[in-house]
Amino acid sequence: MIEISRQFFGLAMEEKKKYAASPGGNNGFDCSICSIVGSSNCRQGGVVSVSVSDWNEGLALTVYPEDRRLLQFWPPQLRKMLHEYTMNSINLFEVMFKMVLQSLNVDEKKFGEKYGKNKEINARLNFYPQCPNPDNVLGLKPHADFSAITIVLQGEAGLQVHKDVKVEQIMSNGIYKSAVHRVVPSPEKSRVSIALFWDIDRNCEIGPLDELITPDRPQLYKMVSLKDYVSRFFNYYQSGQRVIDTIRT
Ligand SMILES: O=C(O)CCC(=O)C(=O)O
Ligand SMILES: [Fe+2]
Repeated sequence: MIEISRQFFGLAMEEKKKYAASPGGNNGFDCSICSIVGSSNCRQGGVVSVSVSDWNEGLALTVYPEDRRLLQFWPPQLRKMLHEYTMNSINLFEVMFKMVLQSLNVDEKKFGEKYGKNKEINARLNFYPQCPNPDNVLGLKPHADFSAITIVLQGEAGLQVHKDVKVEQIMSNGIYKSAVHRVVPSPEKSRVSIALFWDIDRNCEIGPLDELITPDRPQLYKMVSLKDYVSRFFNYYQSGQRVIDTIRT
């Protein structure tokens, strides 16, 4: 999977742009790096003072359920492998999620009835070219994903995780923490990673589960529409703030 992704990112930019995401779209190729290269060129060892853009190219794809795939964004050489990788991840996601619910003493059935419909897996293939002068730029700025669970396959080291666990902080009323993480580019070599995000139904309102609000642990977060939360997530990401801080009670 890493190798085949590396091949894709190794293609000429015109080729990759055939899969470009449309503005506001959540599937397709994007290139934050394109706005850096040219002005202050990290590749040539110049000082990059732009902290807004990431040293990153990415290909975002909804991979599950199959009928939500937008195949026009799927490079043909990736299709078979990404399909297999996705299908093999489902069981792991389910087991991990089950363990989380069990650890919280939450009734799996009740949870499934409320939030289990329209689950989605979204993939993001990341590419961080070699960056001779990485001091002023990050591969990805510090952020916490909005997925319930993320699985990251990394070809090379470079991911730095700030906090402990990686799961939905809001629904667990703060018991689980969404790990803040960032990616540091390497001056020696490029890096590829594949993130799979297990997302619950975007049409849901989410908030701390009733059974996790107690006198000892009062409600920490307000109820929010997940769709609204996700759309604000990206603006906050650019400014380095955390959207979760805006929904504290
Ligand atoms: O490249 C990585 O290791 C992490 C990627 C990541 O954090 C993301 O795509 O949200
Ligand atoms: Fe992330």
